[in-house]
Amino acid sequence: MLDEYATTLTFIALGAIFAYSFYAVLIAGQLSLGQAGFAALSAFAGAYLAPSPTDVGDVPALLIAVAIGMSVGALAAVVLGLPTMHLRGVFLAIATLGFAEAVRVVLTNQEWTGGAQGLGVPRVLTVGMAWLALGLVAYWFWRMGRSRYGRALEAIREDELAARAMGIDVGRHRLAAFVTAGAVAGLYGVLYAYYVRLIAPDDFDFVAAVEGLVTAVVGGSTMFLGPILGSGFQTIVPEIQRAVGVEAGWIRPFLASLLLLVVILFLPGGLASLIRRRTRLPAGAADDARADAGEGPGRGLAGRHHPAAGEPVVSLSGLGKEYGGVHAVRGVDLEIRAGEVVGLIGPNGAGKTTLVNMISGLVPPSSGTATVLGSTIGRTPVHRIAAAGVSRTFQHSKLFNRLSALENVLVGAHLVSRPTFLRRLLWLPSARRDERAALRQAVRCLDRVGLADRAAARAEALSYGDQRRLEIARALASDPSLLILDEPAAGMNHVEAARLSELITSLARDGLTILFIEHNVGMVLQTCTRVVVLNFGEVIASGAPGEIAADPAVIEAYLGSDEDDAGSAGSGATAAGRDAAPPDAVTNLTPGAAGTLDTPDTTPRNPT
Ligand SMILES: Nc1ncnc2c1ncn2[C@@H]1O[C@H](COP(=O)(O)OP(=O)(O)OP(=O)(O)O)[C@@H](O)[C@H]1O
Repeated sequence: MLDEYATTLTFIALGAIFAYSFYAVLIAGQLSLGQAGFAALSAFAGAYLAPSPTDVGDVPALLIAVAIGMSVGALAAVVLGLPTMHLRGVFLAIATLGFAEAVRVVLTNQEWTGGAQGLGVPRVLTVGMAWLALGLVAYWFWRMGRSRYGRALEAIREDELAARAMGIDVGRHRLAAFVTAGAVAGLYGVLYAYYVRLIAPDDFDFVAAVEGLVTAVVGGSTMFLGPILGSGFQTIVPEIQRAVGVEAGWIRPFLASLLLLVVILFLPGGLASLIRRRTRLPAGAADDARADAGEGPGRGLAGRHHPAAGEPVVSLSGLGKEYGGVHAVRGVDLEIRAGEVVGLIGPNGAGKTTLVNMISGLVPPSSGTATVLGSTIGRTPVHRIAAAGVSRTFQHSKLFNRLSALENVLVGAHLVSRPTFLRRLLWLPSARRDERAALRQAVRCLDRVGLADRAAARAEALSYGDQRRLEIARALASDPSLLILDEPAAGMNHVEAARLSELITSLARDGLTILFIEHNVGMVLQTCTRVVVLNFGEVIASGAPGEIAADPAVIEAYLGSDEDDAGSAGSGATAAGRDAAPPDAVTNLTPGAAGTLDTPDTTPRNPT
């Protein structure tokens, strides 16, 4: 009886360790089935290469096999990961499954593996050892969860593009997650081999891979306890059925599968979603942040170099972007200097978003040259441009929806906070200090946009206006030199838009250079030091707000001319954009006409 429990418990631990190898990549939004291949390679390599327990003793033999197996698993993940990490979703799953199947076929046809008959391995693993190994793996993922690295992986899962724009090197992070998966799958392979006595390549086939994945999904991939819950569920349900006498043929697998379906349907976040994530703000964090407000870039944060007022931040020369036959942007020459607040306006489809996407590195230009904070656009990856000091919000909110507002802003602070994961594993006080610094920075940014009291709320639960403000807080957290806002006031009422205008003005007073697209022209004219008007992808006017409001070309772009009404379609970008010019954009051409703007904020200088 005790033996039976020990077997069940050992299989729960082994199943959970295997599920952790799937969890390792699911937290970064990757779907891989290659773990079965990593486990197979590691199990056979470990069992074949490690010395016999009769020569060196049980534990040393197992430890040596584990070291070999984890190294083999990690190495195989590097070899497979390098060419496949650019694949997404089901394509990655198929490629990695192909690898696992290839490994199985090769191992089946080798003499040293015993072929289909399998390889005999002495049983060394005990239930205690299995749970100790599981404890260590769970500890790794627990400590990773709230580290800078763990948050970056979650951000990649939630929105890869936004994560890049926050300065996260997505390729490197995804590969690191994949290598972790390889090492953990390797650990599983070796422990399994030293428990079941006889391993065959078929133990690591497609079914095994799918079972591992299902266990991880059932457990949930948003909380580190997920794989343990998943494995417990998967192992115990059949045991309970057996105990209550549900044994007959198809009934047992049918009921087990039904239960699985119920969990997946009603708990899409897995069993772990039943456990509430702690998202409260640590006591005193808000006060700490306010107390720190005037202290420069913040203790424990990487200092940033900002260009001096008047230095060039953005230099565009003949910049153009063509989509098929559509000239979204053409021949734009523009220079933005440090300290300026530049408003980019123009009718729908004028090319504003395309232009700022090029400036922030998301879209490569088709022609012309551009330098932003010393980086050459088109040749520099998005995360490097972010690292140079460019931060942005998006036209359509790109928040990390399942993370709290605070966690969103902590991801925003990725570039200025220090890596903490390895130090967290060792509980070093310096990791705690750096975490507190990042936390203070995040709280300060939330406070700046008036969201400090919503820190614990999930991003997706916030109102539309709050989501837009949260995006600004997230963008501010990296202490940028250039802040790009794409229609930040969209969906805001006049009072909210007025507050936003105050915020932008106060950020500019702190020395931040701001480029923002906005359809509320009244707000733009009130807030900006310079306004640039785009129409059909070209700059038709650039100057002080007063000049722009009176510029006949600008008025015509918004109102259209008589000839246009007669049917001239224009050239370049869509002519429909002209028709779609929002009526309020026209009426707002006089500053202040839309939404009375309150007196600008006069709060003291704040580094965020
Ligand atoms: N990925 C794309 N593929 C094809 N055409 C595109 C793409 N992105 C933009 N365009 C086209 O380029 C033109 C400029 O679009 P863009 O979104 O930059 O304009 P916009 O001024 O930001 O408009 P809005 O104010 O409506 O956001 C439009 O004609 C648009 O249809």
